[in-house]
Amino acid sequence: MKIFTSAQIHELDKYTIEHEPITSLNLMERAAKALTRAIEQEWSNRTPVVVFAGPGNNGGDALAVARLLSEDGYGVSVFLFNVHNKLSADCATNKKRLIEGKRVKQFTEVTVNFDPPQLEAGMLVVDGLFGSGLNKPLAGGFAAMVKYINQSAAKIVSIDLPSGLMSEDNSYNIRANIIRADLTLTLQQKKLSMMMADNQQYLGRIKVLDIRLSPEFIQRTESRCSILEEKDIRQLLKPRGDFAHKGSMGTALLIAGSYGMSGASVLATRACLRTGVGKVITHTPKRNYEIMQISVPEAVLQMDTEETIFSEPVDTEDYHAMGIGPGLGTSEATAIALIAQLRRCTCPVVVDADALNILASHRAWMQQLPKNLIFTPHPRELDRLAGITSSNCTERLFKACELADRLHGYILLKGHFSALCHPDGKVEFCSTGNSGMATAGSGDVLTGIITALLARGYKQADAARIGMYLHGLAGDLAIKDLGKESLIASDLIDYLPKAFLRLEE
Ligand SMILES: NC(=O)C1=CN([C@@H]2O[C@H](COP(=O)(O)OP(=O)(O)OC[C@H]3O[C@@H](n4cnc5c(N)ncnc54)[C@H](OP(=O)(O)O)[C@@H]3O)[C@@H](O)[C@H]2O)[C@@H](O)CC1
Ligand SMILES: [K+]
Repeated sequence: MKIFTSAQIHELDKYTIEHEPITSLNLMERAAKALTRAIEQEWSNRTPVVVFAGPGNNGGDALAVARLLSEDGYGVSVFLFNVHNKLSADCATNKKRLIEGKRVKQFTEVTVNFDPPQLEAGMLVVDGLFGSGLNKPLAGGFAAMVKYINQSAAKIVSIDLPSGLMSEDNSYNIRANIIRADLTLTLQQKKLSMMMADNQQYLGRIKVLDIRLSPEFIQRTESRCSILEEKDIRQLLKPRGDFAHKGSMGTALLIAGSYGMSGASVLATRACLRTGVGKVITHTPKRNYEIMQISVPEAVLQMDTEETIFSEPVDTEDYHAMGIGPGLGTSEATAIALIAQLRRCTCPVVVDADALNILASHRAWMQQLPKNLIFTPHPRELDRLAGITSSNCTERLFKACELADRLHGYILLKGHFSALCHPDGKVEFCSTGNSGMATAGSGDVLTGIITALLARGYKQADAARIGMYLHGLAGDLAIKDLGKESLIASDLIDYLPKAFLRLEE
């Protein structure tokens, strides 16, 4: 699913009106019907409804919804905010229709003073104040009203966006002045701000309503950001040949583990094997020998000369891909070996965990890195790597994009919606995964998965796309049986087979 900017959404709206063709008023009616249907699926007509409508088309949608709900027997009170005595044309027409319909319990047009209605548990607020046309943070009376609605016990459903939330960048927004919805009914496509972890508190559940905006425009318009869905991943997967043998399914090298962190090498290696690679060679300190042999008998071991750390770079000519970092530690000897290893690599590479921490503390080395590496930081690792001090998710994403550009590599930023930042500036969000996966070792599993996909011959972009999707899907399938609370990283490996089966269905 493409994520358009608000300017593109405006164009899409205009194009649909001209080419379908359909009047803008009828398009609003179509949106309002979809919104009403979605509301009626969740709340019965015994629920008292209070609609807050703004002066633009978001308010127009809200007024049309108020009319349709009242026609279906809901008791609806409406407050239209028209403080500048300026309504959009379609908002004004819907105001007229609402008044002429005479079905709503109460209609108040607020021009100066506002006496807020009583909002109680069991009531439903329809928030249609502002949508994609919001151009500055809410302030004054609107801010006060948002706070009043938020502190009430009523349920809140927002039209298109929670009022006060910008479609894209909320770095400079006033967060106290944003509606906290229980349900957001967004039109046609998700907006960029909906993919940010720090905005989830405003969005509640999100439902995307198809209002049949021009499929032709959607198809041919490029978007910088998009959401990877199952159909996209299915198209990327290559079938396993009937005559495949372990020599033709790729040989992967993992450099992982140190004394006290052998588990990371076990997890990455097992995940790599479960991702259908032909052979996995794990390079690990001597102390890890027995642990690895017993935990992952399928792997071939290559022992470092050191007892407890990774200390010597190895040739990669015999491997189709390398993953480096899980449980590596950050000792100076390991740091020196790591940079030498990355510089001499001849195969595609995934850089994770302590390998990222080492680079973060030796930032000058980053200029010496080869192109097309895949980096898989979690937010804190990215912050250290890119020198980010703010905890703002949008800013962090933009910084990750800058870093991908500077390194000519791929940054897979792990999180609520993991984001793959391509060197050309594109961003793809992952639609799988859940909070149960926020557990130690989960990242080591991802490294193993992507390394396997690279070794099997997938290009960097596809290996990262499929890898993050599979990893999240395994987590989603696992919680159906195990729940989120008890999920551990090994479970993700155990559910990889089911994830593959699902994608092959
Ligand atoms: N394309 C689609 O998918 C479809 C979209 N549709 C709907 O249209 C919505 C977008 O409508 P929209 O463009 O009229 O903008 P909207 O959000 O109503 O706000 C504009 C008004 O707010 C004002 N204003 C702005 N910021 C402000 C502030 N901080 N504080 C105070 N005022 C502020 C601004 O005033 P201005 O600053 O311009 O003077 C203007 O009056 C979209 O979200 C969806 O619900 C459907 O109907 C059909 C298909
Ligand atoms: K809204």
